[in-house]
Amino acid sequence: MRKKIVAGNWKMNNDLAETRSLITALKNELPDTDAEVMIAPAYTNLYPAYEALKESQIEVIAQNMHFAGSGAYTGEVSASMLKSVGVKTVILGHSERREYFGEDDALLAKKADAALASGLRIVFCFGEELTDRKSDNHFKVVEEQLKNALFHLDAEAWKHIVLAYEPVWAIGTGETASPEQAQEIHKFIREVLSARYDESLADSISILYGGSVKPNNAVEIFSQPDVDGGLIGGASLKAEDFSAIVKAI
Ligand SMILES: O=C(CO)COP(=O)(O)O
Repeated sequence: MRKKIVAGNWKMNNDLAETRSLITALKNELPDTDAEVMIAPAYTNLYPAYEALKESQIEVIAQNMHFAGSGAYTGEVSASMLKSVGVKTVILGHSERREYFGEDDALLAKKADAALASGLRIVFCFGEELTDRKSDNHFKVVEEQLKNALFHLDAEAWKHIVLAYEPVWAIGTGETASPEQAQEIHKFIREVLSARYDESLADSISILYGGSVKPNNAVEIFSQPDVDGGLIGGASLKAEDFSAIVKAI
């Protein structure tokens, strides 16, 4: 059975006080669930979040990391630093990192190697832009993103990877991929994984959908057979909405 996961990517939102108050609200409002629930606060709030949630069902994860172990990389944070504040999982490849910080597949392959070598689990994001979707090139684009960043890994490494399909045109736009569009790509991803590895590996990987998931569309999206949960942006910043989305799984 694949793990069901709902993860909140807080992006560059919430200072320390806001982080604390959102965590308090989440502790009160989150329903009991068998799914894994994660939140990804900003670097500066990882440790207080970890301290506040270490006895809870919510895992605190990071939004990004550098590939190097240490050194002259001003402004960056390493895998071992994340681990030292209780982080066990890191998001890599988010489209905002790709778009605004020039992260490409080759860099993401290095980050994936570094995360896995440090024993971190990865939530790996990928997804096509609107032009790819319009020109019907989206299957090719997502396949290439996965191939270039992750297909050098052996099957063992995939035990520590969660995939998150996030079509760029659906992020923060209010425009959601239809449940059928999400299902179509998720199924395709399993076929690609099966061709590169095997069917049992393809079946074992949790594939999350991200892009304008809200309380009013989560049930429909999560009910698709190859959608194993969600990576939630805007709606993860409100305890009530995030809790409703967790309930939907
Ligand atoms: O980028 C996302 C999660 O990583 C999705 O963001 P929204 O839910 O705000 O569209």
